[in-house]
Formats: sequence, structure tokens, C-alpha cells
Amino acid sequence: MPEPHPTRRTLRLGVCGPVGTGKSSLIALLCRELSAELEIAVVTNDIYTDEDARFLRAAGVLDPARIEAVETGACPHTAIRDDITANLIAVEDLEERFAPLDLVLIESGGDNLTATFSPALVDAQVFVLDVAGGGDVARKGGPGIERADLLVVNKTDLAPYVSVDHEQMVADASLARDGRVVIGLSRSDRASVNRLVTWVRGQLHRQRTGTLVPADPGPMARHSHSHSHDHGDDRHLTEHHDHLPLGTTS
Ligand SMILES: Nc1nc2c(ncn2[C@@H]2O[C@H](COP(=O)(O)OP(=O)(O)OP(=O)(O)O)[C@@H](O)[C@H]2O)c(=O)[nH]1
Repeated sequence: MPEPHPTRRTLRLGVCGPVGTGKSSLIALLCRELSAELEIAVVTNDIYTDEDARFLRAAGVLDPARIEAVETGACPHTAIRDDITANLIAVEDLEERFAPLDLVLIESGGDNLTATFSPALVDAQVFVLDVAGGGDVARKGGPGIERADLLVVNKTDLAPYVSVDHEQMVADASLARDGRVVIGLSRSDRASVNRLVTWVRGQLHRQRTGTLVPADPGPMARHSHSHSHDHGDDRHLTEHHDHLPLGTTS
């Protein structure tokens, strides 16, 4: 009878955030930095294509067979939070084919500020913003910004070109996060890359020692809608949860 693989649970790490903030680049960076010491695989999510998977395969940072693409066909958050089946199958397939894996990185399709991973899919999650999205984004809140395990304020090297004070942005984010970790990151700033890599190693250590408990950043924040009714100008304010992005009204 073949010997079973030793049971070393893979760390499943989610990376999400708005379109173009640098999620694929951050994953490529982590593969480059850690693939000599860790067995890594990647799952990407795109709405209509396998663009992110192709970008990562072309980056040459990992054996292309270790990169699987999920085509969500719908809003990216549905596949990482509402119905995670396709992602779980992709992760489990990689874990079986390349056992024992240390780390599976799961990239969400670019979404809005409300998207977060289900804790049933990932052990820990990173939310990525970038300075080019504006210095005020970190103050806008939402579950990812406020409660993801790590918030990255990316592309700090671009800050002078878009008139953003990235240190202030990191300070605003830290305030919104009640002490949870924030890293100002640029792929060209070695010290910031080291901080990111150290954080990932820390998660791996916590997972292996059984102290990493997947935390749900939660659904989008409570918000209110005013509804006008037919009876005169009587207006009712209803507070509830739904799937609209923050700041939109129905
Ligand atoms: N200057 C600078 N540019 C960066 C950095 N990281 C990523 N970029 C650039 O930002 C752009 C978007 O990066 P991606 O990694 O494709 O972003 P993404 O979040 O995966 O994009 P989507 O999957 O489309 O949501 C690319 O042109 C990257 O080269 C950085 O640290 N500094």
C-alpha cells in the first residue's frame, strides 16, 4: 500500500481588492521571493478570461502547471464568497497534484471595496489598495480595508506622481483597522517587500502551530435606503444588508 503524504495542511492565502491595484504583481512577487523555500501554487479568478493566470505563467515565477484559472462568469465576489465551489475544487486539485504544498495563493478578480473571501475558502486574506486610487480610499472603509488580515497600500513609488501622501494613507488605514497590520508596498522598495514576505512567513508559522484561526472580515457594512411610498410623501428609512457596493443606492 502506498505511504500517505504526511498531513501538512497548506496555507490558503486570499488576495483581493479593486481592479488594477497590483494583485497579480504581488502574487508574482511572493512566488519569486518564496518559491525556493516553499512549495507554492496559485488559483486566479477572472470574469471572462484566464488573463491573470496567463500573466503569471508568462512571469516565469512558477511551474505553469501550478497555476489554475477559475472563470467566474459573474461578479468576482460571488466566486470567493457566495459560492466558492469552483475555487475549492481548483485549490484541492492543486493540493492533490502537488502534495505536499505549503502555500496556495488565491487571487480574486478585481472588484469593488466590498469584496472579501469566505473563511471557508482561505485561512487568511490580503486586501490590496494602491496610491493611484487616491489618498482618501483608505478612509472609505468596508470589510476588506477594515478587517482583512493584512491591508497593502501598493505602488508607493507612484505616490509623488499622483500627489498622494502614502505615509498618511497608511496612517489613515491603520486608524480604520484598529491595530491590524498595514504595509505600504512597492516592488522597487526592498524593505517593504521584506515586510510583506515576513508577514506571510508569520501566517505560515501560525497555521503550522495551530494558532491561525480564519477570520471573516464580514459582509458589507449596514446601510440605509429611503423608500418613497404611494401614500402621500410618507418616506420610510429601511436598514438592511444587500449586495450593493458601498455608497450606492437602490
Ligand atoms: N509603479 C508600480 N507599479 C506597479 C506595482 N505593482 C504593480 N504595478 C503595476 O500596476 C498595474 C496593475 O498590476 P496588476 O498586478 O495587473 O493588478 P491586478 O490588481 O492584478 O489587476 P486586475 O487583475 O486587472 O484587477 C501593472 O501595470 C503593474 O505593472 C508597484 O509596486 N509599482
